[in-house]
Order: sequence, then structure tokens, then C-alpha cells
Amino acid sequence: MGVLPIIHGLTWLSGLVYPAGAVLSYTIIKIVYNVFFHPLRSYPGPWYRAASRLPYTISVFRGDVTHRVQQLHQKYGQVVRITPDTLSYTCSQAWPDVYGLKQSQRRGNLPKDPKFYINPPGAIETISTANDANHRRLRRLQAHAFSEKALSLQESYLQRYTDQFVLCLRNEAKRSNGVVDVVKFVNFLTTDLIGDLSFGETFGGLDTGKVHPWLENLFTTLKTFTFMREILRLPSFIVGAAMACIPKAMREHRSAAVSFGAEAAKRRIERGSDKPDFMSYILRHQDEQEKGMSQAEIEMASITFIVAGSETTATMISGTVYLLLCNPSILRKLTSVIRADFRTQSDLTNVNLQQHEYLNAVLKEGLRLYPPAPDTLIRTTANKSAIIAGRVVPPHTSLTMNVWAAHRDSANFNKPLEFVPERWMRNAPPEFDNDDKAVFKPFSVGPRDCIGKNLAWAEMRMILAKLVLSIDLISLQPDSEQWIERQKIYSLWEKPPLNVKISC
Ligand code: HEM
Repeated sequence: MGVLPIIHGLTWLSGLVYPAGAVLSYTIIKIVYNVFFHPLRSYPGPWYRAASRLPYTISVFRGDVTHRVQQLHQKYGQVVRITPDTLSYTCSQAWPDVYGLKQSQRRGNLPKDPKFYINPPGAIETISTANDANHRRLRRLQAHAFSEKALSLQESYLQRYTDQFVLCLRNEAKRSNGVVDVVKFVNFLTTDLIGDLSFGETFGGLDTGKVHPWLENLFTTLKTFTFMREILRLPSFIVGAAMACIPKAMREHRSAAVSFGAEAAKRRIERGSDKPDFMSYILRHQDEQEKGMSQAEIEMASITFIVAGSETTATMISGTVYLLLCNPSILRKLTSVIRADFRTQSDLTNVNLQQHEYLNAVLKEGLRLYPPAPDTLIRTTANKSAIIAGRVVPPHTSLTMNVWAAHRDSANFNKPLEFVPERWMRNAPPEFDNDDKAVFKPFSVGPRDCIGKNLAWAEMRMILAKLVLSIDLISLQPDSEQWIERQKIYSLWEKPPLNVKISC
């Protein structure tokens, strides 16, 4: 045997050993830098979170990142360093300092972190992903569709779909021995409603009892995005391999989702309509600004309304129904006050419901314990430092309010894990006097808060009031116990069925 093969073998081995050694050395230096020399080194948190983003990434993939960070807040307090360059907050001061209107002294309206709000190359910017300048234009043009006046004209949509929802629950209960999956039917309701307001077409959920394939596609796309966001932060030599691990079908969902939505928006524009839907406002106000929205921007806006405006409200209603069933005395009280205060269905109007103190208190408590957007508000200091909650945060830091953890933090609320609507009432028991209500911002704050919050409130009030007025919610089925506690989060809550025994 000659020595040549051995020499070749050694050369080949050293070709692997040197790069591996370089990667290892770089990793060690980076870890040492992150833990001991990084500008965020004095912020509290475990050393392994300061050292590398990997523990965070693993949690994102497991769907438990929000819960893990909540545990860190319990241990380290209201500001925690959760990755080498990310701070998470649970104190109320973080709202105005990070998200609120821009103030002097480096506080307020920090830009969205482009590593989180990714816009694929060549894709049209939406109100959600646009930079601040473009966002101002898009928001001005879209705000008309969410004004008080628009909302009052859109009430007929809400009444119609909520009535159909109650009817569907009754029919389903007859078919299935009184047991209904609340998640399924509330999702049908909110997607049909937002579909009609956005495209002038429903998704037929309440009519057919089936989830429209486009919606399934859309929400798979969102989950894929959650993974991609993390993968794109890995060192570039790993990105390609990691992307290949995401099934091709999943990666291709996005273009299918966009083209279907765009076609539906086009059909609505071509059809024309005198109904007060979102599109009618958007089209009517195109000429008011220097630069109106392009057809592609209008199409993407319609898709954004579906994504942002259906799942969130459905999550909230399903969660509140679950919390009420876990707290039968509160369910009894809500049912009896609604039935006493509203004798007939026609008494349930947006205006009447807006005033109803106990209904609003129940909904706020539902939003507190189960916020539909629990942990997705990532901002960045970009190339400037900022002052957040009284401390300087250096440039290039990502910041997030962990809404889920803030709402359950005993530093913010007395009896934080208990469902107590009374804490939100005018004559709240004195034991809740020190609750820090300013931390409760489920729709965020500032120029990039939820544009649909008034519609969302109208929906939540109408759906819950009609539900308890018309149907007796009796009990959770055994397979739906611990319903919130069991859920994972992939940007949105991954909700299992919520099977409830009802009587009509
Ligand atoms: C309970 C229901 C809802 C909750 C909790 C909720 C929450 C939020 C939050 C926290 C944001 C800020 C997101 C961020 O900064 O990344 C947001 C933005 C947004 N929401 Fe909602 N939302 C709800 C319902 C709705 C509805 C019904 C619509 C109607 C279509 C809607 C449309 C939007 C849009 C378009 C944005 C982006 C606004 C902007 O960037 O200017 N949302 N929502």
C-alpha cells in the first residue's frame, strides 16, 4: 500500500478540521463577548440566554417561547435579556417608551424590527410590514374603513353573521347530543364576517360547516413564517440547510395564499358595490392623498385584514367562553345580567352593548388572561440608543413586550391568575386598587396599534352577548379541560377544539 492515499486522506481531513476549528473558535469568542463584554451585559437574565440565541430559537420551534420567557420574568423581574440582543419587558412604562407616540429624549415609537416583520423580496409592503413613512400613508388611507361612522354602518354585517352563528350552534347541538366545538364555529363566524367586509364574499364556513382551503393555507403560511424568521437569523452557512428542512409544500403556501386573496380582491373591485365594506372606503378615499394605494397594495391590504382580523377575535371569544366555563359563578352572573338587561335580540345593538359594564369587564378579563397577540410586538432601537423604563438601551437591540407575561405578572395584578371581571368595574373591590391597569394594552398603543380595535370590540361584545342570551353554556367536555394551558404559540395561538355541552 502506498503512502499517497494516506496523504490524500490527511489533506481531506485537514480540509474539514480547519474550518470546523475556525467555527468553534468564533463561537467561543462570540459567547465570551456576549456574556462578558456586550453592551447588554448588565441586564438581568440567565447566562445561556445572553450567550446565544439558540435556546430562544429552540423554544420558538417548540411553540413555548412565550411561556419560557414568562418563567424568566418570574425569576429575573420585569426586564429580562432573552437573547444576546433582545430585551423582554412586562412593566407598563415599556408601552409608552417603546410603542407610544414619539417623544423627545429617545422615547416612543421605535421602529418595527425588520428581522421579525420580514417582507419577502419583491413582495408588496403591507400596513403591518411597511416602514414608518410608508405606514403613515397606508394607515391614513385605510383608517376610513375603521372609523366610528363605518363601524355603525357595518353593524348589520355583525348582526347577520352572529345570528347565523347562533343558529348553527343550535343545529349542531341537535345533531351531536348537545356538544359543539366553539372554536370551529367562532372561526367560521369571524372569517365569514371579515371575508364579506374585505372581499364582499364569505368563506362559506357557517353555510357549509367546512374550513375554506384558502384559510387553512393562509394560517399554515403564518406558522411557516414563524420558523423562517428564526432560520434567517442563523449563520448564513446553516440557513440553506435549515430552510431545506421546511417541507416544500409549506414554503409554497405563501404564493398560493397571496394569489387567491389577490383574485378575490380583484373580483370585488370589478364588481363594485354600494355596501359599506372595507373596500368601499378604501376605493373612495384613493384620490385624497398625494399618493393613493396601488391595486397590488389594495389586494394585500384585504389579505392583511383577513389575517389580522379573524383569528384574533375568534381566539378571544373562544378563550373567554373557556374561562367562563371554568368559573361557573361568573358565567351565571353574566348570563343573568345580559338576560335581565336585554329582553330581546333586537335590544343588542353596538351602542347598547358598549355601555354594558359587566359584559365589558368580562371581555377585558378574557383579554387579560388570554391575549390574542401574546408576544409578537418586536421593535428595535436601530442605530440609536433609547431610554426604556428608565434605563438606556443601546443601538441594535430588539425589544418586546411579552403581553402574556405582563398580564399574568403579580407585580402588575393582584390574584393575577384568577378570572375576576370585577377588577375592571367602577366600584372594584379595594383589593384591586393597586392593579397596574396601564399595562393592559392587548391592542398595543401608538401609531402602529390595532387599526381594527373598535370593530374587534363591537364583535366581541355582540358575539358573547348573543351567545349567552340565546344559549345555555353548560360545561366543558373532558377533552377540553386545561384548554389554554395546553396550547402552543406559533405567532398565533394553536387552538385545539373547545368542546362544550350546550342547551338551547
Ligand atoms: C381581539 C381582537 C384583536 C386583537 C387583540 C388585535 C391586536 C392587534 C395588535 C396587538 C396589533 C399590533 C401588531 C404589531 O404591532 O405588530 C394589531 C395590528 C393590526 N390589527 Fe388587530 N387585533 C384584533 C382584531 C383586529 C381586527 C378585527 C382587525 C380588522 C381587520 C384588525 C386589523 C389589524 C391591522 C390591519 C393591524 C396593523 C395595523 C398597523 O400596523 O397600523 N385587528 N392588532
